[in-house]
Amino acid sequence: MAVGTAAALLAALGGILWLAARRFVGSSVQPLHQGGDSGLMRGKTVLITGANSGLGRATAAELLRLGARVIMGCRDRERAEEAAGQLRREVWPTGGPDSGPTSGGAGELVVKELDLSSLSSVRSFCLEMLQEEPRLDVLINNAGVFQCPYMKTEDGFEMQFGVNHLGHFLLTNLLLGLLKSSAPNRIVVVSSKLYKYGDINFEDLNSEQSYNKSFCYSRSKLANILFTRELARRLEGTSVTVNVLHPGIVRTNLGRHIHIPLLVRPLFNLVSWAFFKTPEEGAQTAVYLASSPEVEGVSGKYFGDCKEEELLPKAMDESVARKLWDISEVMVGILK
Ligand SMILES: NC(=O)C1=CN([C@@H]2O[C@H](COP(=O)(O)OP(=O)(O)OC[C@H]3O[C@@H](n4cnc5c(N)ncnc54)[C@H](OP(=O)(O)O)[C@@H]3O)[C@@H](O)[C@H]2O)C=CC1
Ligand SMILES: CC1=C(/C=C/C(C)=C/C=C/C(C)=C/C=O)C(C)(C)CCC1
Repeated sequence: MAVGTAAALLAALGGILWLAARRFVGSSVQPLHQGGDSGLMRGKTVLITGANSGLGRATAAELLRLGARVIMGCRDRERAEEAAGQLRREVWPTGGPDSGPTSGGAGELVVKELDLSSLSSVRSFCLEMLQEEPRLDVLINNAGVFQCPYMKTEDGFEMQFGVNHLGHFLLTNLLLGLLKSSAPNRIVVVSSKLYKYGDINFEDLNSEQSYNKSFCYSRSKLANILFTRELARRLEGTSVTVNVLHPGIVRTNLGRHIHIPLLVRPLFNLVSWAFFKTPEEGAQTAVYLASSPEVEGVSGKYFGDCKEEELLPKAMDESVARKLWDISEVMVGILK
């Protein structure tokens, strides 16, 4: 009995050490600013949706360190101001943008309200952008909802499709003029490998006939990829590029709608701490696509860990991409 208990304890200890070792082996993707690139984004304005949390927040931090002026497009001003305060303290520990050793003497952080579940909020946000911002160099469509219970947006769309795809569809279209006027510039779309389990079922885009939260998330992420490819096609011949990425599995607040029993939570936290990427690791591909000279002129591609990856045929289907674009135009009310 005593031998059995000792063996179990040893196994548990071994397991914890192994998990800790995995965590500290480190990411294969190095933060870009560590390579002496601290002014790479100086003079550039970047808009990041959902920048108050997780990947968006980590992307904002890294781009600020590279010298960018970052606009956080967030639905909750209080949460966004709190995150902005933390970011400023993190990136400029000694005070303002011009005094921190990591700042490169540039960078600025601005908060603007943007609720992607409301077309009128997207429209007001874009109007404010057009009135106040003389340029926009990079747009990062990052905000997302994951496997929420069945809910509808203000305009009656299924929430995951509405926020992850349609809200960003309208946002991008309304900002295209500003983007083009300050070209060359880039659009970066955050999708997920889970796109593989989705399909664009045109006959029930609002999931009124049936709702499966996993399928709807995957469908919205497949829509992100089809949108990127169709937009890249439409932008051929301009100096605006658009690429899409999957960040890997990252420890963020995205899983807020997943119910994990209280008793299992500590174990889940340990496993996610050991196996999931940190937001900083997960943000590297977005930062790379937003800033690296290596991807200048590259458009319509899918990336993971800062490398191009192959897509399943369903994510490259041009006729589905065109049909989705046309229907999305009608849904958000921008049909010319
Ligand atoms: N974490 C992961 O493992 C993976 C994440 N992704 C993708 O990464 C992106 C970022 O997610 P992640 O950082 O993980 O998750 P978080 O939940 O930490 O961040 C999501 C952000 O989106 C914002 N958001 C949600 N709904 C809206 C809305 N209606 N209007 C405006 N903003 C909104 C949230 O705002 P608020 O804080 O106010 O709720 C938050 O800022 C998502 O697109 C997600 O699909 C893809 C693959 C894996
Ligand atoms: C880390 C973590 C959680 C889970 C998050 C998960 C499982 C997110 C998965 C997201 C994926 C895989 C998205 C793909 O697009 C919980 C449940 C909030 C509990 C606390 C810690």
